[in-house]
Amino acid sequence: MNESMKRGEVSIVEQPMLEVQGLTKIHGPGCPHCIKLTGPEMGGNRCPQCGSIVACADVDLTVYPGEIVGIIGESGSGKSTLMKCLHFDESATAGNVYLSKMGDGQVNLFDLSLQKKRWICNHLIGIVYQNPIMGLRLDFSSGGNIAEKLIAADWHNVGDIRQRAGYLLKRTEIPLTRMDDLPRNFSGGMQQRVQIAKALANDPPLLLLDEITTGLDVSVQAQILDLIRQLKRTLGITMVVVSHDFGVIRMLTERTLVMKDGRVVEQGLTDQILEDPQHPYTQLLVNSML
Ligand SMILES: Nc1ncnc2c1ncn2[C@@H]1O[C@H](COP(=O)(O)OP(=O)(O)OP(=O)(O)O)[C@@H](O)[C@H]1O
Repeated sequence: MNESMKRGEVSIVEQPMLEVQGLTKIHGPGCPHCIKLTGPEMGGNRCPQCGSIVACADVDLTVYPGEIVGIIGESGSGKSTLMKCLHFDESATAGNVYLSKMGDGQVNLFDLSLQKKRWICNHLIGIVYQNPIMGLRLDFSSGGNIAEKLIAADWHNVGDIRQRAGYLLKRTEIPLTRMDDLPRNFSGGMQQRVQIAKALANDPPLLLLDEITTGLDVSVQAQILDLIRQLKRTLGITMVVVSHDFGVIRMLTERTLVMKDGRVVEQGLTDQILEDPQHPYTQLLVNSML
């Protein structure tokens, strides 16, 4: 879906950076009734016929270059599943995903070989997980974690790799003196910073952030959110941010999708959703913030 924007006399059709169509993920055998017997109106995501879990159903998402789009919903609503499918950590049951930087946005990424998907994860899509164990090797040095990503993108010169790792650690406000230390011995906030540095290693145009401040102290949360805003300002990087916390979504995003029981129940400008939520579930989420 292209969006037409008028700037002065010129009409510009902007190509989305990311386009997701009908993404569906079913855990279990699945049956012809899974989709129609689950969802917010049916009161849950477990199919009463076959017992499968419909983690995501028919999710559409369009993200334009430089945008930060938020995905909010309670635990179990399918947010992480969506991110994991976009990063190929899990295979989707159905759906198409297009990235403007891959085949000029005409290639369904889900149809690509494992090797190409790995290449995309090393060059085009960075991810930061809630749990640092998923994104870091805690027993490699922080510099080593970044080096791993650079080597996967064909960096060979040790001096260059060390210099790039140092630059990224500095950008994410990790003291260079900690470059050879193990993330296992870092605080939660520092581990998230190293994860961010690693995710940025090869300048991916798209960054996926999955609940990256959940479980951190409020002051550390604020510092990490500040870092993300700074990265957006300076690098103009496009991001999809998942959170169950409207405070995080409000601080970072321009547009938001609200998910419940694997479905998108509402979407729009974040400010509008916060001021005038339409779906009863969104109203509940917004009211719980007050
Ligand atoms: N491997 C799996 N097998 C079966 N069900 C799963 C599996 N992984 C996730 N689910 C289910 O899929 C649904 C969506 O999970 P998901 O982790 O995407 O939710 P979420 O919105 O990210 O929640 P949270 O914030 O707690 O991670 C949940 O009901 C979850 O229990």
